Amino acid sequence: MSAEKPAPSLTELRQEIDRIDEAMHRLLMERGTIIDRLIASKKASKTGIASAFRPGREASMMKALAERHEGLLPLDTVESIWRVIIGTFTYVQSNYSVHADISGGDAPMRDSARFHFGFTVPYVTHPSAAAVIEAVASSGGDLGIFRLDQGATSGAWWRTLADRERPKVIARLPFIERPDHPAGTPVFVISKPLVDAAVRDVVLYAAQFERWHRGANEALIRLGGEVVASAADAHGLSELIAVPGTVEPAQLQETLTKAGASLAQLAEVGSHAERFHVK
Ligand SMILES: C=C(O[C@@H]1C=C(C(=O)O)C=C[C@H]1O)C(=O)O
Repeated sequence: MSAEKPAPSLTELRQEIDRIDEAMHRLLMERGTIIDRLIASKKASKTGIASAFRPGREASMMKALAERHEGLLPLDTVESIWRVIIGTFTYVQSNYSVHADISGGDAPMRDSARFHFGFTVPYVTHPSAAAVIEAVASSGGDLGIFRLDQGATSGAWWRTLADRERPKVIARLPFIERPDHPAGTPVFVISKPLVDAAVRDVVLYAAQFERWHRGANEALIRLGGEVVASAADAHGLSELIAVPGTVEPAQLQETLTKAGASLAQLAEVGSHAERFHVK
C-alpha cells in the first residue's frame, strides 16, 4: 500500500499565491515601464498622442484573450481585469475622460464605462448623445459613449458626426460580445478623428433618404451591412448604416438606389473593428 501524499498545508498554498501575486504585480510594473517609449512613438506618428486610444489593437488583444482563455476563472473576470489594465495604460499615456449619455439611465452606462475603462479614468454624465458629442468635440482627446438603441426622441445624432473635423465613432463595445455579458449594453465610442489609427473592418455612414424602400434593407444585408438606427426628421429619413470596410461608398450608393431607395446624402461617420462573439 503506497502512502498517500499529505495535502499541502494552507500556509504552503498561501506562499504559492503570494509568489504568483508578486510575479503578476512585477509584470504589471514592467508593462508600465514601456509607457514613456509608447508616448514618444505616438508623438511621432501622424495621429499623435492627443488620444492614445488605438481601438483596432485593443479589439485584437481582447479577441486573443478570449480565444486563449481556459480554466475556472470566468471570462467576465479576465476581460474586466484586462479592460482596466488597457484603459488605464491608455490614460497614463494621455489623460482623458469618458463622457456618457445617460438619457437611457445612468446604471448601464456607468457599468459600461467602469468595466471598459476602469475607475482611474473620470466618468462624466450628459443628458443626451448630442451633449456627449459636443463635449468630445471641444475636448483635447476625450472619449464619448452612448447606446446604439437610442429612443426615437434622441433624433438623428449621427448626422452631427458627418463633417470632416467632427468626432467619429471609433469602437463598438463590448469587444467580446456574448449573452449575459456583465456590462453588455451595446455602446459606440466616439473621439476626435483618429486619422490613420482608426480600424475600418466595419464602416458607418449617415445616410439621408428622400424615400426609403423595403427592398433596400435586403440589398444592404446582402452586402453584409445593416441599418443600426433610423430617425425621421424635417429632411426626410435619416439612417445610420454599417457596412464591411471592403464596400466602397459608390457601391453602397448604387446598391441602395437600385433597390428603390432615393438617397440624398451619404457621409462617413466612423468605423470600428469586426464584431467578435463567444457563446
Ligand atoms: C499601449 C498602447 O496604447 C493603448 C493601450 C493599450 C494597452 O495597454 O495594451 C493598447 C492599445 C492602446 O489603446 C498601444 O498603442 O499599444
